[in-house]
Amino acid sequence: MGSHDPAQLVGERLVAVEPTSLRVRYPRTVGRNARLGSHGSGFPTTAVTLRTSSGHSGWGLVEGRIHDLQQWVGRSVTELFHPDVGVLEKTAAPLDFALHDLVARIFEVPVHELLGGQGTRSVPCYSGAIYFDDLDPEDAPRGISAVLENCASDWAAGFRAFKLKIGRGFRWMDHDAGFARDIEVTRAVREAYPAARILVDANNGYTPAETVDYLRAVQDCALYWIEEPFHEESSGLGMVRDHLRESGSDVLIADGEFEPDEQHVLELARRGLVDVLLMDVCSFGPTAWRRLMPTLAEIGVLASPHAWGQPLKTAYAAQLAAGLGNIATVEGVPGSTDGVTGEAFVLRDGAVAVPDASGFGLRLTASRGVA
Ligand SMILES: O=C([O-])C(=O)C[C@H](O)[C@@H](O)C(=O)[O-]
Repeated sequence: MGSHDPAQLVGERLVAVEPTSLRVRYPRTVGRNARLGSHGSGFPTTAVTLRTSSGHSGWGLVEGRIHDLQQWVGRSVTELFHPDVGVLEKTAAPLDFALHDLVARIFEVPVHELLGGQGTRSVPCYSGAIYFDDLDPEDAPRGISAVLENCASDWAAGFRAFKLKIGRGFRWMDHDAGFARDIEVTRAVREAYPAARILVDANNGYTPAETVDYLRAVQDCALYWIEEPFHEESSGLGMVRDHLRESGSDVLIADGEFEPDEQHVLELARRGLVDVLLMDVCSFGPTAWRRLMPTLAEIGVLASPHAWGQPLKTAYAAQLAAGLGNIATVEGVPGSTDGVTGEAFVLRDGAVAVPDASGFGLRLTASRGVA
């Protein structure tokens, strides 16, 4: 038995499962990446609140379509959740965050404590919002100064690390001009922010050979990691690894975000071809991260649950970092969520402080109902 006795949950039965519409807002319009067009300035999202027979409640984000929430009404919490494991039934995965929040609140502990408290409560956090804004607006592109303005705004918000999107030549620019711009942007940000941690993400828009050429061209920029250079496959990653080794570089290879095949990326990690695994904090989920993290720690591979899209996902990733440990840094999504008070997660000097409040430490203030 773990330190949180499941017997304390006996008798807790779900009496209500309520969806709530929320809205994510970014502080600016977020542009294109290698594969996708503008990411806009916000979008609607959904949370679900669970209420139990003894008057406890917990809530969490649900991504994607939610089906038949009422099927959970009447189920006992112990059938669906174990404090040492997480969600017990695959079909209850959409309730993963809400159940973790609920159970942590019943135990009156923060989620990071429920998860084992193996990390620190001050979690390095990078801005994941530096897209191809140099290319917009299409009729009068703002150029590299737009990227530098975004870095300035995120630096002012407390970030000390930036993830730059690269891969402009995959879809949006002439191949060579796009590749040259990727290098120019990387250099410009490094020059303007000598103390910043810089990560880059090609969203699978490079080939293995281009990846090596890019890394060679920015060798003096001290990158922290290169993410998703191309869809993960062993021969290409082997080529990148050989280059890094031969050049004495300590740039990390981060992968496993896009449609991950867990066994495949784990095998690549075991073979030393991936240093940081990125499965999404929501679609992979806290229960899966709890299951996988001890293996990663054992084989010496780091994690950084992908959080792009929603500021709440950054908060969730930071809770996992504080709870499970072995998380190198978390992806920061600048902005806010209407209907949620999340300011307990203060970002200062490049690190997000994980609160000690019960559950995830987030308060849902929106009235229930789906628009
Ligand atoms: O690492 C990241 O944040 C991403 O790759 C996010 C992507 O840029 C974005 O298109 C997405 O996930 O919708």
